[in-house]
Amino acid sequence: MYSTAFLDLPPMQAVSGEVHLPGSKSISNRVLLLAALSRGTTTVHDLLASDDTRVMLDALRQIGCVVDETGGSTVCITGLGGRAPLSPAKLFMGNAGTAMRPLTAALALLGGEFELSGVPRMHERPIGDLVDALRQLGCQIDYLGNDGYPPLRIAHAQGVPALALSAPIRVRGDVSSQFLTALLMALPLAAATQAVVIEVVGELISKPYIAITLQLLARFGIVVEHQNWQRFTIPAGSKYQSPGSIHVEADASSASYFIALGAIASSATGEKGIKIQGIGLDSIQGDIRFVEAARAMGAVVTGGANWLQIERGAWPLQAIDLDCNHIPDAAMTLAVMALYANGTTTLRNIASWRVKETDRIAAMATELRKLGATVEEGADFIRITPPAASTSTAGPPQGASAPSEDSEPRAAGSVGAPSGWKPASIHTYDDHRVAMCFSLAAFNPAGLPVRIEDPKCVAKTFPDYFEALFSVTQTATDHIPVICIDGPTASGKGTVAAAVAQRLGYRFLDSGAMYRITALAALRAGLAIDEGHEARIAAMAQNLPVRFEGGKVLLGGDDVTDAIRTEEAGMNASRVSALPSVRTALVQLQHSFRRLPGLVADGRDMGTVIFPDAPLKVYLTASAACRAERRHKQLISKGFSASIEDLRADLEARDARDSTRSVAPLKPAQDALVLDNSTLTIDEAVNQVLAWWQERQPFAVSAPG
Ligand SMILES: Nc1ncnc2c1ncn2[C@@H]1O[C@H](COP(=O)(O)OP(=O)(O)OP(=O)(O)O)[C@@H](O)[C@H]1O
Ligand SMILES: Nc1ccn([C@@H]2O[C@H](COP(=O)(O)O)[C@@H](O)[C@H]2O)c(=O)n1
Repeated sequence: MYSTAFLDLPPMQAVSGEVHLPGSKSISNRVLLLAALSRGTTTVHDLLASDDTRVMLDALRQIGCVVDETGGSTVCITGLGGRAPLSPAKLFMGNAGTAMRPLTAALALLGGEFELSGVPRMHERPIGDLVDALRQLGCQIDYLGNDGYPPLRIAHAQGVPALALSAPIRVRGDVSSQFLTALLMALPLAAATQAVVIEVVGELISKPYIAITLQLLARFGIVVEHQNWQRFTIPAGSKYQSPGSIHVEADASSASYFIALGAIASSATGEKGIKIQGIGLDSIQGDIRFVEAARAMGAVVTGGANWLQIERGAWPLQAIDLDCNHIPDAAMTLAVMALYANGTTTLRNIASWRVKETDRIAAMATELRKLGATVEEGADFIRITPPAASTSTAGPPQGASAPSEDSEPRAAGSVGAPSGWKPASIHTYDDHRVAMCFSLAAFNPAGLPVRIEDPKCVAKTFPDYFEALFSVTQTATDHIPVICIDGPTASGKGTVAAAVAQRLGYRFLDSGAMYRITALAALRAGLAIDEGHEARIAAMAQNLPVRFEGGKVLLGGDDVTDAIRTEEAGMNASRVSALPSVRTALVQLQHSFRRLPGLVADGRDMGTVIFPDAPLKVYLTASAACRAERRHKQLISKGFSASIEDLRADLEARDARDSTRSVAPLKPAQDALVLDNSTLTIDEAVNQVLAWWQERQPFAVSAPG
C-alpha cells in the first residue's frame, strides 16, 4: 500500500495481463456478522483485508466471538449461537457503514450495553431511520451526539425488552439500503417463535445489495420471502446455522476500475486487453451490472463463472444517460469514463452519493472540473462533458494497431491534439472510490500526469489497488520519472535517495550495490579483480542471480546484505566498476528498475550515463572531513572500530579512482543541481531534493487537509 502524502501517476497508455481482486466488502462484512450470530464455526475464504473488515473483526472479538485470523485471507469465526454477547463494550466502527448499521441492529436484539462510534465522517452519516425502526420494536437506543447520527448507545443492560413484533416493522428504503439489510440480518434473532415482517417505506434504493443480503441469509439458514421488494417476511422458527465454510467473491465495485481500464486503454501488443480473476458475469453482486454500462460506453466484455476479459471497443467512448440507482458505487467509475466520451454523460438517481464516505456528487464534480471537464451537478444527478478536444480527437479506432514493443505505446486518446485537459492534484476526501476512479484520468490524451492525494485511503476496500494498477499498465519508458542522486563516497546519497523514494512512493535503485555484489561474486568465484579477468567478470555480472527482498540482498541463496557493506567491499566495488565491460553488463539490470510509478537512483553515473533523460539530477556532495566523520559514526554504530584518518584516506582514494576512470567517471551531469550537505541535516537534504522535484511538477502543492 502507498502511505505517501500523494502519489503521482505518470501518463499511462496500454494494458495487458491479469489482476486478482480482493474480496467484496459488502459480502465480507455481511458474512462476518452472520457467522458471528450463528451456531458453529464458519471458515471464511478470500475475506477482504481492509479497514472496514478490520473494524468488524475487532468488534466481533470484543463481543465474545472467537476469531482466528492465522490463515491469511481465510478467517475462522466461532459464533455466539444463542449466547449473550460480552457487555458492556465500546465499539469503534471507523467509517464502515457496513459494520455500523448491521451491528447496531444485531446488538440491539442480542441484549447488553454498547456504545458504537466512528470517525468524524461516520458521525455525519445518517442512521436515524434504522434507529426509528428499532425503537418502534421497543429497543432503547440513545444518541450520544446529534439526533439521527452516530455515536449511539444501546441500553439493554437488563436484557432485550419485550419486542412489538405483531405489526410489520417499517423502515425507510430511500436513504440507504443498509438500514433494511441491518434489520434483515438482525430480526431472525427475534423470529424463533413467530414470523417477523418488515415493510419498506418509500422506494427501495440499491435493491442489488438487498439481493446479496437475502442470498447470504439463505446460506446461513434463513430463507426470507419478499413481495416486490417492499414487504419482507422472516419465517417463524428461523435460526442461524453456520454453513461450515464460505467463499467471498471478488469485489464487483473494485472490478469496475479494471473494466474501465480495459475500455479506455489500448491493449499492449499481442494482448487482448485485461483479465480479471475472482468474479464472473453471474456474480451475486449488484455492481456486476456495471458491465452493462461499460458495454454501453464501448467496452468489449466477455466472461465466465469466475473471470472477466475486457478490451477497448468503441473509441472514443460513447456518452450515456443512465439511471444508476442499481450501481451506486460503481457509477463513480462511469463519471471518470465520461472524460473519454464523445459527448455529455448524465448519471441519474444517485442521491445516495451525498451520504457516503463524503458528499460524492460534490467531490466528483470538483475534481472532474480540475481535470478540465464541464460538470453540472444536482441533488441526485451529475452531468459531465469531457475536456474540450478529447471528444473529437479520438485515438486509434477499433482494430487499429496497438503499441508494439519497438514503437513506444501511445496515449489513450489523440497524439499531439490540442486538449482542454489540465494537470490536476486530486483531493480524495478520505474516500477510497474517489482515489481509485480518478487514477483512470492518467490515461488522458494530453499525456499529463495525475496526482492522487492521500492514496492510502484505498485501504478501505483495496489496500493494494495502485500496485494492482501498475502491474497491468504500460507506458513509454520516458514517461516514468527518474530522480538521479550521484556523488562521492559517503556523501549521503543512499540515505537521501531512499528517503526521497519513500516520500514519493517511488522505487529505489542503489546502483553501488550492483558493483559491490559483482565484486563479491567474482572473488567468491576465485577471480582476481583485474583487466585479465574482465570478460569473465562481465559475463558473471550479466547474469547475477541477485534478488532484493525486504531490505535483504540475496546472491543465489546467500544473504550478502552485510558482506557487501564493508569498507573492503566498497574498495573492491570501485575496482570492478572501472572495468568497462562490467559497466556495460550491468546497464540492463539498472534500467530494469525504471518501473511505475517512478524511480530514485543513487550512484556515480546515474545522471551522466544510465538515465541521461532524468528530469531531476542531483549531485550530492560534502567535504571529505565531514564524509569521513559520517562514515566513522556509521561504522561505530554497527559495532566496527575504525580510525577517521584511515577512513578519510580510503574514501579519497576511492573518489580519485572513481573520478579518473576511463568510462563513466564520477562527475556532476551538466544539468545536475549540486547540493553540498556538509551543514545540512538529513531531513533538510531530503526536503531540498523534494522541493526541486515539486518545482518540476505541473500541479501546485496541495493544501493540507
Ligand atoms: N545531511 C546528511 N545527508 C545524508 N546523510 C547524512 C547526513 N548527515 C549524516 N548522514 C549520514 O551519513 C552516512 C553516510 O550516508 P550514506 O551511506 O547514505 O552515503 P552514500 O553516499 O550512499 O555512501 P556510499 O557512497 O558508500 O554508498 C549515513 O550514516 C547517514 O545517516
Ligand atoms: N553508479 C555507480 C555506483 C557505484 N559505483 C562504484 O561502486 C562503488 C561502491 O558504490 P557505493 O555507492 O555502494 O559506495 C563506488 O565507489 C563506485 O566505484 C559506480 O561506479 N557507479
